[in-house]
Amino acid sequence: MKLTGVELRHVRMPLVAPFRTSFGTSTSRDVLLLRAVTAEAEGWGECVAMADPLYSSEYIGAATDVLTRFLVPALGAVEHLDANAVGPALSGYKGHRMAKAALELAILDAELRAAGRPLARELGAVRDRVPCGVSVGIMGSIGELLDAVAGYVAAGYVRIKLKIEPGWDVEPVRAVRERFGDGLLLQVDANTAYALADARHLSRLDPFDLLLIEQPLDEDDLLGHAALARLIRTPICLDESITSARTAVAAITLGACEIVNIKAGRVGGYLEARRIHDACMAHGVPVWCGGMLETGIGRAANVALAALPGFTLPGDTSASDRFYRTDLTAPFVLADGHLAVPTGPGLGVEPLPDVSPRSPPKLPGYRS
Ligand SMILES: CSCC[C@@H](NC(=O)CCC(=O)O)C(=O)O
Ligand SMILES: [Mg+2]
Repeated sequence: MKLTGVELRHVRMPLVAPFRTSFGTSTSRDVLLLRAVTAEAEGWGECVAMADPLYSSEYIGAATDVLTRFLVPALGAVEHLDANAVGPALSGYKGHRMAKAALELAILDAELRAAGRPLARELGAVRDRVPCGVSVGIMGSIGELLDAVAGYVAAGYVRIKLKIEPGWDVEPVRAVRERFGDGLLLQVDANTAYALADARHLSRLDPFDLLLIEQPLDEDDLLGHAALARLIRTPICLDESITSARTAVAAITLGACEIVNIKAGRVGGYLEARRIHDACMAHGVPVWCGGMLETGIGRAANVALAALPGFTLPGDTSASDRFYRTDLTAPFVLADGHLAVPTGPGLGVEPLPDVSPRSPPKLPGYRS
C-alpha cells in the first residue's frame, strides 16, 4: 500500500456523567481520530491521548503536532506500506506512543479492510465475545458510589473497578464489598496516587479480596512496586508503567507486578500490545484490556484484543453508554455481561455518516 492522505479529526464527546480519578475530573472527552487514505482502502485510528498530559505525558495537541510534522510524512515516504512497516518507519522518532498507535491502527485497518480480514482474527482472537468490567470514578459520597455500582451490576458488568486516592480507598472498598458480597469481582486503580510509605495503609485493603490494585505508585517506580508487593497481599497490576514488551518483562522479572493492564494506545499500537500479551503468557502473567474512554473506533479494536487467549481477566471494555449518550459508531451494547467481537473486515465498525468526512483530505499531505 501507499499512504496518499491522512485526515486528523478532533472531536469533543460529552460524558454522560463526570468521571473523577486521582488526577482530576472529566466532563467530556476530547478525541483525536485519524483517517488514513490509500488506493486500496481507507482505515481509521483513534489516539487515546487526553486533552491534557495528566494520565501520561502525551496530550492531543502534541499528538496532532507530532503526527502532522513527523509521523505522517515519514509514512508517506514508505513505498510498500503495511502495518508491520509502521513501527520501523517511525522508530527514529522517540516516544509519542499514543500518536504512533493511532497511525498504526489506521494503516492496519486499511490493510485488513482491503484484504477482507477481521482485526480479531489477525491478532489471534480465540473468543467471539468478551466479558466486560467497568471503571467507576471517585464519587462525592459512599451512597452515590453504591448507587452507581448497583446500576453497573444490574447492567450485567462482571467486574467492578473503583478509582481510589488517599482519603477515598478503604471505606469505599469496604462499603462495596459489604453491600454486594464476596462474589463480586472487585479491583481498584490508584493512577500513581500513593507512595511506598503508604504501604501499611494500602495493606488495609488486603481483607477485601481484591483481584488487584492497579498502579499504586509512580509510572517509573518499578523497584517501589516490587517493594510494595512484599508488604501487601493484594496483587499489584501495572498500567502506566508498562510501555512496551520490554518494560513488561522487566516489571515481571523485578517482581513489580503479577498482572498487566494492556492498553494498545499506551504501548504504541496493537502489534506491540500482542507482543506484551505473548510475553506475559510466557511468564504466566494474566493480562486484561484497559480502557481510555475510547469511542467505538478504539473500542472495536480493544474488544478484538481482549479476545486473545491470555486476556483471562475482564477488561475495562464497557459498553458505549458507559461514557457516551451517542457513540461515533453504532453503539457497543452489553449482552449478558459481554461485548461481541466485531466480525467485519478490519475494525469491523465504521464512523457514523455525520462523523466520517464528506470529502477526501487534500493529498498528499494531511489535514488537521
Ligand atoms: C482517560 S484516563 C482513564 C485511565 C483509566 N481508565 C479507566 O479507568 C477505564 C476507562 C474506560 O473504561 O475506558 C486507567 O488508568 O485505567
Ligand atoms: Mg489504570
